This record gives sequence, C-alpha cells and structure tokens, in this order.
Amino acid sequence: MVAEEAVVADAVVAEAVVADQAPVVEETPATDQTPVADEPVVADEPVVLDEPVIADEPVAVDEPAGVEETGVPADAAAPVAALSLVGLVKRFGSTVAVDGVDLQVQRGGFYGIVGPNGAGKTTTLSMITGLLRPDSGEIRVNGLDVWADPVAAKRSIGVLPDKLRLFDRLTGRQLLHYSGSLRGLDGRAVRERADELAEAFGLQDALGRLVSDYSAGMTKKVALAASMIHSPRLLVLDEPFEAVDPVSADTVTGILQRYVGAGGTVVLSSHSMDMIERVCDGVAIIVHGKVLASGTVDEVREGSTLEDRFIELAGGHKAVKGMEWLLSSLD
Ligand SMILES: Nc1ncnc2c1ncn2[C@@H]1O[C@H](COP(=O)(O)OP(=O)(O)OP(=O)(O)O)[C@@H](O)[C@H]1O
Repeated sequence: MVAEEAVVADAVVAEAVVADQAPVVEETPATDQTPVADEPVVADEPVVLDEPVIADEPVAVDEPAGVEETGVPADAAAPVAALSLVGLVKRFGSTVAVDGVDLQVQRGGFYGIVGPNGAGKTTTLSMITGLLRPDSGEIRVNGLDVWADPVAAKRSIGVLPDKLRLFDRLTGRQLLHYSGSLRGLDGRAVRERADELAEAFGLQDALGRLVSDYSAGMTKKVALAASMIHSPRLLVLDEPFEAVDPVSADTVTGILQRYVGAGGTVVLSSHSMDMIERVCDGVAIIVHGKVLASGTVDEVREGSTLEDRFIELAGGHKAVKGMEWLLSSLD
C-alpha cells in the first residue's frame, strides 16, 4: 500500500541518505523529456555530502559493530542486531495495520516476512526504512534508531520499496548513476558498479533504454540493482521476486546468498513460501498486524510445510460459497 505519511514523495529519494537534508536533486526528474543520451544526467562529481556514504570498498559487513561504526557502545556479550523491532504499532484510522511487532534479525541473516494480503508486511517494511512513521515502538538498524537518527541509520540500508516509484524517464544506466550518486559514490565507482550489476541481473542490453519501457520484471531488477549499488549492510526488499522470471529469480537469489554469506543481512517479504523455505534461515508469519510465529524456518513450520503452517495461522482453508452464476454458464 502507499505509505500515508511518506517522509518524502519519492521512494528513491526517501531511501537516500540525504532524506533529512535539502534535496540534492529535483524531486521530479525530466518527466516530459526523453533523455537524449545514455550519459547519466547526474554529474560525475559526487553529490556534496558532508561525509561520503560509502567508499569504493566492498560491503563493509564483516566488521564488528563497535563504537566508531554505529555510535553505540559495543557489547561483546550481545552482538548488535542488524535489525531490531520492538513494540511496533501503526494505525490508519480505525485499522490497526501493525499491532505490536517485535522482531530481531542478526547480521548475516536471510529473513522472510510472510502473511496474507493486508497483514501489515509493507507497512512494517516501510517503517523500517524510514518511509512511514510508526505510532509507537522502536526500530534499530545496526544499533541506530531509524527515527531518532535517520541519516546515520539510512546510510546502511538498501531499499526495494513496494511501489516502484522510480524515476522511470531515466534510462537504466541513468537511474543507477543517480542512485549511486545520491549515496555519495563517485562517477567511476557508479559506472563500474552499474556495469557489474547490469551483468549480474541480465540487464546489459537494457541499460540504455528508458526504465518506463522496461517490463515489470526488468523494472524490479533495476530497482533491486539500485537498492544495492552503495553496498548497504541491510537490504530491505518488499516482494523482490514478484514478476521476476524463474531464471532471474534464481540469479537474484544467488546474488543475495553471496551477500548474506559475506555478512550482509536481507529482510524481505514474499508470498512464495517455497522460495522462503529454500533461501531464508529465519521467518515471521504476520497476520492482522501481529507476529503469530517467528524463528528459524524449521521452528516455524513445525514439521509441516511453511505453506500449510501459513494457511493454518492465517485462518485455514476457506470454503467458497455461492457464485453459482459463474459456473452455470459453463454447462
Ligand atoms: N496508506 C494507507 N492508508 C490506509 N490504510 C492503509 C494504508 N496502508 C496500508 N493500509 C492498511 O493497512 C493494512 C496493512 O496493509 P499492508 O500494505 O501493510 O499489507 P501487506 O501485508 O503488505 O499486504 P499485501 O500482501 O497485499 O501486499 C491493510 O488493511 C491496508 O488496507
């Protein structure tokens, strides 16, 4: 669902580390003009940020969360969770979309959030990424409070939002350049990473075309590429496999597994129980805004399949009554 209180209008800008600062680029890119060249519209110079978001080094995920990294005193006995949700609540009028969600995801976790339509998954993910302000509760990313310290917290997050509100009058290359530049990468780093991402996602031939002309799956893949170009420590992905073909889904899964293997953390929502069972080590089933089961995939499925457990917790199989009119004309 569209976030009622999106902090900024566009998901890409909202995701950017500069969200709480003066916008670096216009909110609306050249919507009525087709870019005339493949060259990125964003200058090669890095965006003027006080501190670069990230250097050219690979994902800095192996380092322990110490005082310098997070600003939070390191506690040797209790490693700082990559993501911690405590008592998260969000209401829309009389609808309680998220009703006291607690979750902990450790570094290097591959965590799935599942639930029926309208269960509160997107609302939860939107609050984690700073797109939607919680009514109450606390969200910490690598020890940093997302809502009390948003700029620092967002530096380490990569986001694939639920509605792909991309600047789709840019070419794929321009979009990647723009996303990397917003995150403080210099032109050379963006070019190199964009090329590697395009190859990994099978988008090499599409980089010069407008994103508005991409298929749904290609759009999802370029948005995924944009979410990881700054080598974040936590990837928050809302339905990353929706509309993605099986071969591409397999590729994306491989990329995410490598990322997690190197110490990155993935939190994603999906309706594919099979995919969650295959790739995630942790899972939470959310129904009506509450976590009804969470833990390792084995703990949650309790000897059954994840799908059966999900259906059981979501209210069981529903017998469909009526609608004889649909069947009567088929005789
Ligand atoms: N901006 C909004 N204004 C009003 N109600 C909203 C808004 N966003 C979400 N909701 C409501 O909050 C509840 C949770 O919605 P949410 O989008 O988080 O569900 P979801 O689990 O992501 O569903 P789906 O699987 O269909 O994507 C729903 O009842 C939805 O109608």
